[in-house]
Amino acid sequence: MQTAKQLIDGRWLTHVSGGERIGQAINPATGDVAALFCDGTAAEAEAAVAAALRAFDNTAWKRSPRLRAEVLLDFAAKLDARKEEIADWLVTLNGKLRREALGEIGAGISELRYYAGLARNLFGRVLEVEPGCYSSLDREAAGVCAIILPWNAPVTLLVRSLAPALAAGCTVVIKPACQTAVVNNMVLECMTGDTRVPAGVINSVIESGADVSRYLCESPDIDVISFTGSSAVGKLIAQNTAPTLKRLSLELGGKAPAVVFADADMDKTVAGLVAGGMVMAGQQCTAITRVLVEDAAYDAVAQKLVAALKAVKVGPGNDPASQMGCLIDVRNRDRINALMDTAQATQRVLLRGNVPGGALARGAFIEPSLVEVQDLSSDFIQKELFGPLLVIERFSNEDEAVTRANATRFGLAASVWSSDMKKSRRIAARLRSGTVWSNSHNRLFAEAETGGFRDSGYGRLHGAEGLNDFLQTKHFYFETNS
Ligand SMILES: NC(=O)c1ccc[n+]([C@@H]2O[C@H](COP(=O)([O-])OP(=O)(O)OC[C@H]3O[C@@H](n4cnc5c(N)ncnc54)[C@H](O)[C@@H]3O)[C@@H](O)[C@H]2O)c1
Ligand SMILES: O=S(=O)(O)c1ccc(CO)cc1
Repeated sequence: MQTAKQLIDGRWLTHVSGGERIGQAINPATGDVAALFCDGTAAEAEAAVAAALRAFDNTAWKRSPRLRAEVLLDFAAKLDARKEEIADWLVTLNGKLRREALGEIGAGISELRYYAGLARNLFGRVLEVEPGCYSSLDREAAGVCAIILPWNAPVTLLVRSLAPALAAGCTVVIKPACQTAVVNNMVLECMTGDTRVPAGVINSVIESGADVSRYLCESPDIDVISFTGSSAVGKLIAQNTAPTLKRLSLELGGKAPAVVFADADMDKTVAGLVAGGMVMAGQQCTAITRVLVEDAAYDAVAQKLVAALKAVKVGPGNDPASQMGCLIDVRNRDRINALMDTAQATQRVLLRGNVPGGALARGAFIEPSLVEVQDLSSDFIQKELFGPLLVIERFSNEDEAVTRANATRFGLAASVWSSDMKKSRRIAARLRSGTVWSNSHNRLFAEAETGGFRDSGYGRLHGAEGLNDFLQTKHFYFETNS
């Protein structure tokens, strides 16, 4: 059986000290053990950080932007060549649809190519402050970077932090989610064979607990943490890194509202709401979770949305007929099912999604749900639920739409649905959200920065600004007349 190992100082290892510890990765669609992973400890984290620091201090990696660009381009080509095989594993370990798996790998390839270009554009500035006196503002790699990742999109989320970190000249220690560690390692293999890359530039340590992550937060040798995950863990990281004052990029939870005006194209809008809400079975940080509808269109949208959600074919990610895959595990399926029990007792449920019977009952499958909620303090509105469950809310004017949309602590993504572009632009400017789409949802590009407001985090990934967290500006002063 495939076993995901630790990558430390250029070698794939089971452990560095003590006995070997092995964990199991489950196929969420069947409940079967699909792969194994080496379960790391602080000892592996310590060895990985030491290797990354040596590579940063003692090799020419940080001063070789052209080499880094070449390496990133070859990395993209190898990932492209292995995309079908990696997509198979992604479906097996995560449960998402094959087209979603291929979509996120494609996004990763695009990201690698984009940052390969930017690696050759890390220009500083020089100012002649007084005659013969110069201030040179140099952009340098920030140092050793830890990348801590969730399981929901293990290719794209890895690459969108790794590509800018490497482009900037950092060395890295990755802490992937153990559920999808095999996929993480297959992506890293696309670069580890490159003999031009010094040992220790990329390290990766898998764990089922949190000792490795805590070590990375506390280590004085880690300069930057690029974290993607829940707001709760993001806040813990902010606390645990305070004594060593690390640079933090926190890409956290979301609760994306879709604001639907009565003048929107209803059929296109409902199709967009279903696609944007049920993507990855609702386990995407930017997925639509709240549908806010203007009074005049509320009943029609609710009715069409119920019909469209009911029609979603839930099934295995590797079946081309499936339109939505399963959740990451049965525990999360049961959590969503229990939330729907609560909804039935406390709210107006427009569509109750059930756990399907038959062959799917063994897996983490659950059908889509739609719940009507008006009380802004309800947990259905305030909490990130991360499953195929949409809330529908009513508003009567633009001010109310904005107040409602901004009424949670999250601020990652939103969309506005209207045929009036001026109105959409006006509303977008008032939304406390890192991304706002018009008449679409979830359009993400390597070129365009994304990130959060408020509890959805800080820092930006993608785009030119995506480099900022991995670079330091150094002021070098010199005189030419002395
Ligand atoms: N903003 C984004 O771009 C984005 C993208 C994808 C997922 N997410 C969020 O991720 C969450 C789902 O993923 P999850 O359940 O794996 O998230 P999580 O926060 O539970 O775990 C994320 C990572 O943090 C690690 N971790 C656990 N305890 C830690 C600690 N004390 N210190 C440091 N790291 C620790 C985990 O092992 C894992 O690797 C959702 O909240 C989702 O919105 C955000
Ligand atoms: O699969 S992707 O659309 O690239 C993608 C982007 C962001 C996230 C964050 O949850 C997941 C998937």
